[in-house]
Amino acid sequence: MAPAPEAPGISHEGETTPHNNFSNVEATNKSRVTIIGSGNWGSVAAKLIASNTLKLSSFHDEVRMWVYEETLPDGEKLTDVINKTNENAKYLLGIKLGKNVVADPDLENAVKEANMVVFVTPHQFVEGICKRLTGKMKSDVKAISLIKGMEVKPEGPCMISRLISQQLGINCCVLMGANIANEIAMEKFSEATIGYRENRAIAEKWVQLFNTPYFIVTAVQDVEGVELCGTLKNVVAIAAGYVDGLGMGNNTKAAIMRLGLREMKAFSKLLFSSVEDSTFFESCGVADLITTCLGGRNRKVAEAFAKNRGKRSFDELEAEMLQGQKLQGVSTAREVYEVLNHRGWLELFPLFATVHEISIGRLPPSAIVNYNEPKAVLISSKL
Ligand SMILES: NC(=O)c1ccc[n+]([C@@H]2O[C@H](COP(=O)([O-])OP(=O)(O)OC[C@H]3O[C@@H](n4cnc5c(N)ncnc54)[C@H](O)[C@@H]3O)[C@@H](O)[C@H]2O)c1
Ligand SMILES: O=P(O)(O)OC[C@H](O)CO
Repeated sequence: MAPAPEAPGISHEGETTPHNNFSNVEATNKSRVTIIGSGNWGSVAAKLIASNTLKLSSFHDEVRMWVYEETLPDGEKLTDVINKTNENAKYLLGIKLGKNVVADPDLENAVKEANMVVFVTPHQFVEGICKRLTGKMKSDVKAISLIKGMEVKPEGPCMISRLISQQLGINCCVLMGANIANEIAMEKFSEATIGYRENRAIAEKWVQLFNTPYFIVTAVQDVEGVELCGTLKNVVAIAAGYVDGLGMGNNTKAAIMRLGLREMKAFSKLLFSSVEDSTFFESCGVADLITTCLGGRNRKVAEAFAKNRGKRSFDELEAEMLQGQKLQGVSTAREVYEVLNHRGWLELFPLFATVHEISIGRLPPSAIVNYNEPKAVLISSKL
């Protein structure tokens, strides 16, 4: 196993960079894995992968993890702390990542020898990261996105895996599921779904890399379906948080989850006719919807928003409650709203539309269940 570096070096960007011990390793057919992102889920993904690369002879032991560098309150760089303690002191305190995880603040350096790249940053940063990566990776590198979100372009919505594929000219699968990172960090049993486009063999290699006895991964040939499930459930989670903040109870929350699932399915199929019904019964579908609406960050912050009757903004609450971790549901609700508005579908998706209108203060949180407007619920039920 390649040990974690002991002394820092300086990259051409002037960033403090761990020594690159890639260059001295003899060429083999083993794949090298790099993770782009080191937040809460990114760190847990590193732990899962690092436990497998040690066991599987088809992978190099070392897992490189690009860190968006920051200085901790005690003045230390996050990268240095991870490499010294083998823990991400800011985003996953108290969990050992594996000694073969090497944190690297230099993006280009982190990817230059990689054969397999895992994207796991909040979705709003991906486009900028891809711009920086253009022409910097091996041409046959394979990617997977663990990112739940989408971008909206003038020509229409663009899924994150598509953005990565198109900007970098590489194959990109997705991995989504009922995966609250802190629970997986403690090795509590859960499942996940990999979505792939055509190449089953590539998907199987990703399954090998992620699968553990407590993290069971299944591959399905429906990349858009899997990714849209992971993306859209965050909007429903915001609605569930509103319901909790208003003290409305479990029956109301269950109704919101049911209506949300219908809108998720209808919206996905309107965007991509290839999306399979069966995908909604995988971990990425109904299971992720349930866990997020019960225990996720989107739910938690939306609950606080509703309790404050919208008087404190999501940005303010996110900064105070999540300390650097990022919500995806509020921006996804805005992005979905743009698509609905542009295509004249707003009336077809009352739950999605209402979530956004509440989050920008156009409607009060109580509008999430509008008893005077049964038409909206009825339309949603028919989809
Ligand atoms: N945390 C979970 O339980 C979980 C589970 C499954 C999927 N996901 C998804 O994984 C993705 C990443 O989430 P996470 O939980 O790992 O992150 P996070 O929300 O815990 O942390 C935010 C990350 O963004 C980084 N960051 C801040 N500004 C940046 C910038 N300008 N450029 C690049 N990076 C920047 C921070 O350094 C930090 O690593 C999201 O799409 C999320 O929905 C999260
Ligand atoms: O904490 P959330 O709301 O970002 O959700 C986390 C994961 O997506 C759950 O699978």
